[in-house]
Amino acid sequence: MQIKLSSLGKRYNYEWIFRNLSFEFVSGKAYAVLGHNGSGKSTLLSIISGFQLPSEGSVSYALNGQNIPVEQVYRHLSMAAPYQDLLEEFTLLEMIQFHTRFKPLRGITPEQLPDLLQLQAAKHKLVRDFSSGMRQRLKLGLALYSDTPLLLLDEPTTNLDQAGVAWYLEHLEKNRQNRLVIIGSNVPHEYSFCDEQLPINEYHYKKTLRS
Ligand SMILES: Nc1ncnc2c1ncn2[C@@H]1O[C@H](COP(=O)(O)OP(=O)(O)OP(=O)(O)O)[C@@H](O)[C@H]1O
Repeated sequence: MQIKLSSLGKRYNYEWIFRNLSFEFVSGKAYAVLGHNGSGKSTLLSIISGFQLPSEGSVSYALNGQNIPVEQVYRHLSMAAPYQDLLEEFTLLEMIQFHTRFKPLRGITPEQLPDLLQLQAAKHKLVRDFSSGMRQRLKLGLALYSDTPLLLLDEPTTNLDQAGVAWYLEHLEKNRQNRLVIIGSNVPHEYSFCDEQLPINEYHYKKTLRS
């Protein structure tokens, strides 16, 4: 998967969040989108996922040399983010089975995932009764173990304790080969292994110069 941002800009009402952002992401590498709270990391990830449209500029996608229209990008990505909802009325196993109807897993069966999440004791527990750390492991596990070429992780260690952070780093390492990984973060332990950094703040300055 290759993603090219060309003179990308996003504004909400009259406020430019970032502007004139050109960057290229390539498969096999991990990238950290960095910036303080409210700097636009989630907004950029959301635009890359095709969920939001940019206000100016464009995003183009290619997979194995073929262009992919933005409306089709959701088929090729998995994402974990704090604002993402889970299906509260499902048990863990039901949630995994439902997810895998749309996104198959990478070399494991749905029944094996609870063990990898270290949530084997919660297989039949309703998701609504999960702790915040359990919810985060579930979101991350579904994203990491989905068979997709693009992995988008926004604040991946939110709500995780020290063991959870170690779990995230181990399972990301196991699942990043031949994928494009983009992480929105301002916490070094969740992005320090990344190959490249994209500091979104730099694109605020250009906004100020132009406005
Ligand atoms: N739907 C929206 N309407 C108006 N403004 C928005 C909307 N979504 C985000 N914003 C604004 O865009 C800016 C960037 O928000 P965003 O959530 O992308 O930042 P972030 O870098 O991910 O922050 P954090 O680290 O706190 O998660 C903020 O000023 C926010 O208030």
